[in-house]
Amino acid sequence: MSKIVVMGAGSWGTALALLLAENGNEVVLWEFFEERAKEMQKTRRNNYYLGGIDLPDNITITNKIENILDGAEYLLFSIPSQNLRNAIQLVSSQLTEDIIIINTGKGIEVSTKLRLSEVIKEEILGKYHKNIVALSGPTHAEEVVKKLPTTIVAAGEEEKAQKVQELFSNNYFRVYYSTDITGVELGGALKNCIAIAAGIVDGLGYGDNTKAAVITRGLAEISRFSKNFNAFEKTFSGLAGMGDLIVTCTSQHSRNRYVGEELGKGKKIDDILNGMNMVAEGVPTIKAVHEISKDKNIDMPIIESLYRIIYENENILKIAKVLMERDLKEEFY
Ligand SMILES: NC(=O)C1=CN([C@@H]2O[C@H](COP(=O)(O)OP(=O)(O)OC[C@H]3O[C@@H](n4cnc5c(N)ncnc54)[C@H](OP(=O)(O)O)[C@@H]3O)[C@@H](O)[C@H]2O)C=CC1
Ligand SMILES: O=C(CO)COP(=O)(O)O
Repeated sequence: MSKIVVMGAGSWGTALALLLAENGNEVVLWEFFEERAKEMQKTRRNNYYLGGIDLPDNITITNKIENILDGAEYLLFSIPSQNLRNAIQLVSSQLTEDIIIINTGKGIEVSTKLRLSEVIKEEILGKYHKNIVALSGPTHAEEVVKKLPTTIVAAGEEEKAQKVQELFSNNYFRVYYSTDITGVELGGALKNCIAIAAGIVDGLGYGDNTKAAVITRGLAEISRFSKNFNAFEKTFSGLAGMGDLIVTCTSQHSRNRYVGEELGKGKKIDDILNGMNMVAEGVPTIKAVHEISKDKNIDMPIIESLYRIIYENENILKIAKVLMERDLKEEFY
């Protein structure tokens, strides 16, 4: 039995806390808002993000940060990418070299263009950075709490990634490991952007051919982008690449796909985001990826189109036409 501190009691943090508790661990679930933490302590449920599920006794809910890491073997972050840095700052002084840091968020920090393990590394001043593991794959919280068979990949230094693999695995949650933290993080971050494009396809009422085109050409863009950062090519045919891309582009649970669907139906991005209580990471990540692709001269027509729709308020039908009428080229270039 290990003590695990989970920071972020949104849908994913709560689902993972439940899984770790079921695996027999002592879990401390830290919630950002004091009032919401109090409500969860009282009801023993997380009604705001994952209603209807009782939290077992081996999950302690808290909003307090003092001494939170005492006796902890693992610190897990499940925080929206643009807020992750603040959350690390709250606990970084308590870290010791024997604590493994697991990040489960998916995105790129817009202000710095850093991957999330790089944000963590910066905040812990490079100390213990070999302890950082990214956990990513096709894993909607709503299905994990129902114990539907799910697979995921833990990426980091081999020994640490394997420890995380052991920690989470059970008969409905199968964890693979990888040493390609860069590829696993980029796969998770960029698929959220492509899922917005897939949602637009749904919202416009286009067909399965179009959805398949977005997924396949989206994967080509993700691989092309990631090559610039020395990610392993094979990672993108794996769980954190194609696997997560498929689930996010097709799932009824996906918040990113939903944003795209509403855009496709003609709604304004601010109205869509204001109407959601959960994070859609693809929106800020499109901005970060667009800027990086311009800096590094990486051809990313889907990302470019999404940027123009979301950040420049361009007409979706006009953009779709431009995408289809580009110069013809070889499939793999
Ligand atoms: N949901 C899913 O199925 C999956 C999600 N992920 C990833 O996990 C990450 C978290 O997503 P998810 O749980 O779904 O998000 P939710 O929108 O469900 O919850 C977000 C959580 O982050 C907290 N939060 C918001 N702002 C801050 C802040 N400034 N500091 C600390 N905490 C903050 C929220 O607290 P509060 O409610 O108090 O505002 C809430 O607990 C994302 O990167 C997502 O891509 C990965 C795999 C699956
Ligand atoms: O990452 C996820 C599934 O693997 C969750 O995707 P959404 O944030 O689009 O719901």
